[in-house]
Amino acid sequence: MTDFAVPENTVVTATAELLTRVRRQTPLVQCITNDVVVNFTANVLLAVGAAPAMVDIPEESGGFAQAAGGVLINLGTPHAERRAAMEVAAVSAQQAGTPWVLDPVAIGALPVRTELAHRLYDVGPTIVRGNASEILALAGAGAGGRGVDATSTVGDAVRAAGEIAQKTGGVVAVSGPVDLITDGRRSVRLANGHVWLTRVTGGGCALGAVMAAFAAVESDTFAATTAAVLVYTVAAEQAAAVAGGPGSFAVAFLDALASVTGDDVERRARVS
Ligand SMILES: Nc1ncnc2c1ncn2[C@@H]1O[C@H](COP(=O)(O)OP(=O)(O)O)[C@@H](O)[C@H]1O
Ligand SMILES: Cc1ncsc1CCOP(=O)(O)O
Repeated sequence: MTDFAVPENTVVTATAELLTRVRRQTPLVQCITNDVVVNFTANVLLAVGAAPAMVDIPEESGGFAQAAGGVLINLGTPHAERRAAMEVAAVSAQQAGTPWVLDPVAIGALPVRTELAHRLYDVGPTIVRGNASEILALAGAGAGGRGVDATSTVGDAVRAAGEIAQKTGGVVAVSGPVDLITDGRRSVRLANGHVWLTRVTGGGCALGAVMAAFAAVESDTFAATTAAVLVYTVAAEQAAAVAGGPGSFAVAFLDALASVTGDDVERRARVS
């Protein structure tokens, strides 16, 4: 379980530095993700300053995971070939020391992806990202949500998140109106974001890719994950301020990811 909350100024200062690093280093992020969000995810990575590569066939995914800066494995539409690619990439990333993110989309009620998620969990993801229902299901404490949507709250998943972090030795990020990030020892709650992130498909999935980008440039995974969420959710607020609804929000969000600064994060961060 979590021990102590990290002070706000520590989190915000680290975020500005890591955002600069992502833009300078343009980390290569391998994405094995779902059919629904693949294009949006690539655009989000490009906008924030990273380099996406959707390398998702088993013959290529292992070798690429060794060379990439970070890897995203997202279980949204886990067709057979992609499932094989995920298993190869996870093991290869683990062996090479490449940080990798597991997003166990819609696990719980759906048997194939639930079993796959548990096998990947056993490999030891650097970051697990999901909504509260997915985190509860991965910890064996819940039956999943309503398809890709959560039916539990972030508060319900605090204990499960801590347990997963203890087991993997990595970080768990539970998304919702307030995001919770924990490594089982440190924890932080971030209250930035906008509800339109839930009205554009990929709002959660693309965040997993951004976490992989930040983890590629920072070995303190807790700091990297926190920075990714802050940059993403502050950009969402800036986008919402100029958009008229989910459609124009999606476009404005890409613009905001490209222009958001460390000062913007400092001004707007709501950390507890
Ligand atoms: N009601 C909300 N208000 C503001 N931001 C939200 C809200 N719900 C989710 N978000 C933001 O959207 C991101 C994606 O969350 P969510 O849609 O819950 O993920 P998922 O797609 O995995 O279900 C979160 O990280 C959070 O910052
Ligand atoms: C709709 C849908 N169905 C399977 S994966 C997927 C995308 C979900 O993306 P997000 O939860 O990030 O909006």
